[in-house]
Amino acid sequence: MIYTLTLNPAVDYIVRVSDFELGRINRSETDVKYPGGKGINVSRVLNRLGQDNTALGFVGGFTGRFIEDSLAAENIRTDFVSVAGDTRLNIKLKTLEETEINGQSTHISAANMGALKEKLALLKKGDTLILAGSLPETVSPGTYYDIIHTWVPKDIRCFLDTNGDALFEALRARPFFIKPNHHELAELYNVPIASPEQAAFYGKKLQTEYSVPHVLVSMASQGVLYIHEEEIVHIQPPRGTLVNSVGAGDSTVAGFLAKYEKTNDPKEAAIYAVAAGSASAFSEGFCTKAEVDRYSNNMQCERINI
Ligand SMILES: Nc1ncnc2c1ncn2[C@@H]1O[C@H](COP(=O)(O)OP(=O)(O)OP(=O)(O)O)[C@@H](O)[C@H]1O
Ligand SMILES: O=P(O)(O)OC[C@@]1(O)O[C@H](CO)[C@@H](O)[C@@H]1O
Repeated sequence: MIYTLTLNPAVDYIVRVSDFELGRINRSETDVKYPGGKGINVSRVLNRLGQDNTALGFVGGFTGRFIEDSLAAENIRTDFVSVAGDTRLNIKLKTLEETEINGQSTHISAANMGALKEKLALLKKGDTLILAGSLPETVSPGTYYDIIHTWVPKDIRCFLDTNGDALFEALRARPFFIKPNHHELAELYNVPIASPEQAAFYGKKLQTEYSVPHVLVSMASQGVLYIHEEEIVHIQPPRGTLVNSVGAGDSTVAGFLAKYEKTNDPKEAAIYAVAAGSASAFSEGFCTKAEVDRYSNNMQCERINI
């Protein structure tokens, strides 16, 4: 069974304004609301790719209900812990560029954490848990470490996509798979990373230092560096026009897992991951399976030696 965990979900409010000006009334050209948060996005894309899964995490208030209703409408199973306050609202303002305003997360109590711990303890051998997104301000930066190291049974495969202190702490628990983007990797090592070669070097360093079996460093339009065992490959994205990059990284995680579950072939999974990420980036919403299958049939890996 596959589970996603979103400790800090959001309702994403995507607003397009052509001639935006600060300090005046701007009227949106289009605006749309989606259930969001990285783990929830992974659930939605896994579902589109034909992979059954259950979404876990914290939801509350009218925004939390919107998330639950939206996922139910997509036939995605959920088992959230209900919390007192409203799940945050994240604004994605699309003008000449993309500006994000991510709201404050609601308070997570010790009782909420206890209820989550009970749910996670029920996962079984061979299950997969995807831990994705930031941590609410009111939980410890070591929470992902605690979950991977202690709260779930030992033989659960943990996929991790987070940043900052939460990533730094969680690496010590040796997750099965991580997907930092190159900015997050640069922050981890406090170095500039702009080229695939630099991403390959620091991705390899991370794999070696933390014994993470699968390291996938995403680089937006420069594709992905995939580090596994002794091999480093660079996978370029397919050709296309950027429409909405929100959730592209989450689609990458979902694409890797969906293919890996079927074929157990890591390189095929990495190619599928890039195809899924780019197909989502080229869409208003998320990728479709047909798009990802089509893109992935025409993509290559290039081996990198460092
Ligand atoms: N402009 C783009 N052109 C082509 N593919 C893209 C573009 N932006 C993103 N992608 C695809 O999506 C993948 C993930 O993108 P990115 O590195 O931006 O992840 P991310 O920063 O985690 O994204 P997010 O946090 O917004 O979900 C890339 O590896 C690539 O395959
Ligand atoms: O605050 P976090 O968890 O880092 O990021 C939250 C978020 O920006 O990530 C998703 C896109 O990856 C959006 O659905 C959501 O708004």
